[in-house]
Amino acid sequence: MFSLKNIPSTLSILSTYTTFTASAMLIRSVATEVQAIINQLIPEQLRNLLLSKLGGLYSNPSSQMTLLINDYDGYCINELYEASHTYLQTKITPSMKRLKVSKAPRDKKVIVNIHKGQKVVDLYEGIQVKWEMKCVETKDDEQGKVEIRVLELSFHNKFMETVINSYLPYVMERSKAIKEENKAVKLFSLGNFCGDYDGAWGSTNLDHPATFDKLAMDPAVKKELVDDLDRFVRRRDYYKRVGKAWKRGYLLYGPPGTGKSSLIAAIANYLKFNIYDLELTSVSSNSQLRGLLVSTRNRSMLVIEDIDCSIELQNRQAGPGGHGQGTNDELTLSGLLNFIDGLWSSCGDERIIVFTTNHKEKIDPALLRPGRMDMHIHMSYCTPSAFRVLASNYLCITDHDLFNEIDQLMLEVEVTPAQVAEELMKSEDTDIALQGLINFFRDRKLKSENCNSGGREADLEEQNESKARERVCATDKIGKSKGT
Ligand SMILES: Nc1ncnc2c1ncn2[C@@H]1O[C@H](COP(=O)(O)OP(=O)(O)OP(=O)(O)O)[C@@H](O)[C@H]1O
Ligand SMILES: [Mg+2]
Repeated sequence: MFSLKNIPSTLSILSTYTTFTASAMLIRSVATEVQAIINQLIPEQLRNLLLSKLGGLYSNPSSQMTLLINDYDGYCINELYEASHTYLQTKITPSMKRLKVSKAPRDKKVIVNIHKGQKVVDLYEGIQVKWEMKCVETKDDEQGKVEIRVLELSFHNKFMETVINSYLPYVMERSKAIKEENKAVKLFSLGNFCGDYDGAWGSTNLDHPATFDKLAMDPAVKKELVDDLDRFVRRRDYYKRVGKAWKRGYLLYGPPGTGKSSLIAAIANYLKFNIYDLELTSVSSNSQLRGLLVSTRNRSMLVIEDIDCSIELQNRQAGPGGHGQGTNDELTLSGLLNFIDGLWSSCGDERIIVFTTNHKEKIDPALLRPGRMDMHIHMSYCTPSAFRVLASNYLCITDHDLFNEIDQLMLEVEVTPAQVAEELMKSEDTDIALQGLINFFRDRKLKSENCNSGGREADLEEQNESKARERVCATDKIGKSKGT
């Protein structure tokens, strides 16, 4: 019981405790610094090897604490097991004799991981922890004998708090990053019967090589977009705090061949988000749309290309055996907007919605309302800075005597990055390719002058033909395009 008489001894205990705590803190901070120095001097593999050899020397069984991490918690996967198992991939050393190798459909490469009986020693902020993978047989009423996998995590019991509150969250974080690195981005579309299934969505790997580096677009807009994406993905808590669904909408607009689909692929590759490519013409009712949207997963992009065509949605009639089959359930623009704003956005996390159009002016104003599409991104005809990116991509050059002439022509004639790219690909000889591009510009210029002096109809015809060709080449959309 506490009394005044006890004060001196209490003080002495307190001071001993304080000294002890201070010393412990000092030792911890020195250990952390020493570890930082070791980390700099010794490569990770060698470090892990040394630790695994030295591991046994330190342990004192009486002060050991062991945490058991089972693969399943009841019928649910134990996320901590999955994360720890993934994290341990980074702790493999050449001294390990038996390892497990695997490759899931979504993995980009073969995964090497520890096997049962394997021990791994890890060092975290000066604390040494030991992992061991075990398989235990248990009896299950329904299935008879079942084997459960357990990861045992042992450490000195005084580090319990740090391990629970700091080390394990660190393991979870690291595993998320490792999974992201290994993950192949998927392109989901309706009626795609050649890949994996996810409800009505079929998927294939998105093998599109587009990256922000390779995209020819206004550098300021590119930077603004990349910053916006970075901010978006790190703002989980912010969205929760302000009570907003964690989603972001982008409207990409500009003429055909200016890189809208390439930009979508670049965003997906950058964030490692899967793409759900929604062809509205394949959706017949609001309820079908709702089903499709709720079956999409987190950390994904919903893409609706050529959204200006959706204006027709408002006037869709249920024809015989057609959309909606005579009910009031026809797909409508307001239905689409409601699901996007409401139901779907509140049942998912980290969602990006992208609409594209060649004609922003034709889009229903409801789609452009503030707050619906957070950023409107103009993909323009080729500019001098965009041309520099294309010249570097296709010809590996950063400067050339002909650049000035090309810059000048670009101000006089409107050409798309796709057209420039096509010209640059025609020869491996830089001079010939650039001269070909100049000829192309001159030809276009001449045609547009003829058009202005009466040849307008011919030009319109050419534009229509080229538009029709682009539509036939719609296979160039997102995933199918290999970034010509
Ligand atoms: N801004 C760009 N930067 C780099 N390459 C580009 C760019 N724009 C177009 N290209 C090249 O042209 C091809 C076609 O471009 P893309 O399909 O991205 O255009 P789009 O704007 O989506 O056209 P559409 O409106 O017809 O769908 C791409 O595969 C790419 O090789
Ligand atoms: Mg496109």
